[in-house]
Amino acid sequence: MRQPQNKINTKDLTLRQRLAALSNLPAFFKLAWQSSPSKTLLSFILRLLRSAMPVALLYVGKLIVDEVVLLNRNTSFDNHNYLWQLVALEFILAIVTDALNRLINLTDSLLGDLFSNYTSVKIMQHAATLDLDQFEDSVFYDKLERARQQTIGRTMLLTQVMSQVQDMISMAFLITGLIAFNAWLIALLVIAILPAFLGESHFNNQNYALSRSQTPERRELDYLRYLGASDETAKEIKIFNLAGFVIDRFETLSDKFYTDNSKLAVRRSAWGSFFSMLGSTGYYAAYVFIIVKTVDGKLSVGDLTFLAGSFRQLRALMESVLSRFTSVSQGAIYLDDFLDFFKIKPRITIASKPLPFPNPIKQGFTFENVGFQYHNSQAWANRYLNFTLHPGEKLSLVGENGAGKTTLVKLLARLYEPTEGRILLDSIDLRDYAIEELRLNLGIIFQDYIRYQMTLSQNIAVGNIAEINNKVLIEKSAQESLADALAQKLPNQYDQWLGRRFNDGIELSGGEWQKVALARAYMKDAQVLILDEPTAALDARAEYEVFQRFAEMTQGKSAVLISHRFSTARMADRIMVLDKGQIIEIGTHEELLSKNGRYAELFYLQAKGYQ
Ligand SMILES: Nc1ncnc2c1ncn2[C@@H]1O[C@H](COP(=O)(O)OP(=O)(O)OP(=O)(O)O)[C@@H](O)[C@H]1O
Repeated sequence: MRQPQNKINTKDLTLRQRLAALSNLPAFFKLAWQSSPSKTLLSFILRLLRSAMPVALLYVGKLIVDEVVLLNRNTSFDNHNYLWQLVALEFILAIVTDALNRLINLTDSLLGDLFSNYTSVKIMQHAATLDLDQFEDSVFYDKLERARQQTIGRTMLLTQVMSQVQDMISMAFLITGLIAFNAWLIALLVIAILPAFLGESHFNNQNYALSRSQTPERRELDYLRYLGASDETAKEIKIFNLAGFVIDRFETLSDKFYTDNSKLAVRRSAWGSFFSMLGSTGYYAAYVFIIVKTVDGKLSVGDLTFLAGSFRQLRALMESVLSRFTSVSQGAIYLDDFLDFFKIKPRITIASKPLPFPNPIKQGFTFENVGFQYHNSQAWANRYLNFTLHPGEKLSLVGENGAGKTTLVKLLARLYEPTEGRILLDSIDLRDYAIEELRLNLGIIFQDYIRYQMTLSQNIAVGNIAEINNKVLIEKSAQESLADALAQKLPNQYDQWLGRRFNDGIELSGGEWQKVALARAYMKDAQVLILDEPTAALDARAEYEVFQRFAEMTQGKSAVLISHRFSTARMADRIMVLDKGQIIEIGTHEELLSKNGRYAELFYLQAKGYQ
């Protein structure tokens, strides 16, 4: 489990930073536009129309009141046409307002869905371009996690920013009306609301900092939730009786979360009530001012309703704009993580003018003094590697756990870049070839291959996804890896869903899964095949057969085999013995036995176990 990172000082976030975060909004709107230009435009137009409605309704209301008062005073004047026209107009405005609200909600929710899908796809697309070691870095991982988690937050932000613009335009209309009567009313309004805004902003800062500092723990909570209740973990949790341990850890963490969050929520609520009281005081002061002017005859009764209504609405709008500002700017700060994620570039060198990949390979892969350190480790996982994998050669890698066998293979596949030294292919630096071509020419099955919760046929086709519809090739690959016999036993054969997660899937045994994974290696005509402990879960007969076939299949091709079974390892042309990341012996089985070194020692040790 990764350790807590990215602690943020709660005082770090100032109003200036919030305002600065708003500069993320143009990039954000560009994304909204890309996800649906027509709906973004429609939403904007609808909101523009909607923003004029409050002042229009209030003004028509004022005209109605003034007309009623006039008709009341002059009872002789019995033409009520103008009054009914005004009432009809207000009725139409009310209906249009309601229709606009519904249309805005509809557009927002449709646009929100499109936007959320679009950004999720963008995250996946970008993640696919990044290097393996970037995924293994916890700072990066936290960033990815936050970018992914905030999909819903981002969709809400979109609606909030749009509503913000709408409310601000509504306010501009209302303020114009108020200023026409008395500018002081505006000053009173600002004084009443400013403290509430500053208070909101302060507490939102604290909320953001708290939730950001909790990211690693939240990930741990998710992990514990998965450990405690999932089909994949249930077996070990029961056998080791781990439920109590996992639940205790979950409770400790979630209690801490609750305490931290509730302290902040209580303080926020207390201050919020105080600030809201200030707001009400400001509103009533203005109300008294308008009433006095109306009683003095300086304003009409219609003016009174218009001004009081404008003031009330303006106050509500200003409060929501200000409090929304803090959540908009907070959302905009979260956008930093999202936009930063897209700024992360893969570190692995991409050849600008890649050379054509040799086919056939003539001289092979040469490691020249290659060394590699994992970025989070001082130790060398591989060092001073000097050897050539010749074309058509079968090379076995043996060595104790952690000797650096898998790392060597990952370097060959350019999942990592050597920390020192270089790898050549046909005397040219491997970095000068296109990475996709290299991977196309390598067929690799790792020991921790994925058990895809998909159909058998899809599970095999992942070895060469371009051939997903090539049933003949899929079945041929299955025959090579002995997975065909398994397919015949399954109710739906190649269309059988594997794993228990979906659609009446069937779970396979470890060895059966391994046969399925091995079939992936045969899906393409790769020049080099790499099998990292491919037979560990196979029974003795299956292992023998798999290797018979492997030898036939790989005739003329290079192959690298990683195995702890010496009966497998000795089938190779040469054997490389690794220890603490370095090559300590390399040669044929006979050469190494006669050398009487580490290989001979380990070989006889294992042979003795079988006697
Ligand atoms: N992602 C990683 N981050 C940091 N260190 C790693 C990582 N993967 C492996 N290592 C370290 O690198 C060293 C070599 O590991 P590697 O997986 O290459 O060994 P191996 O010979 O394949 O072992 P095994 O036989 O157990 O599969 C080990 O000390 C291991 O702890």
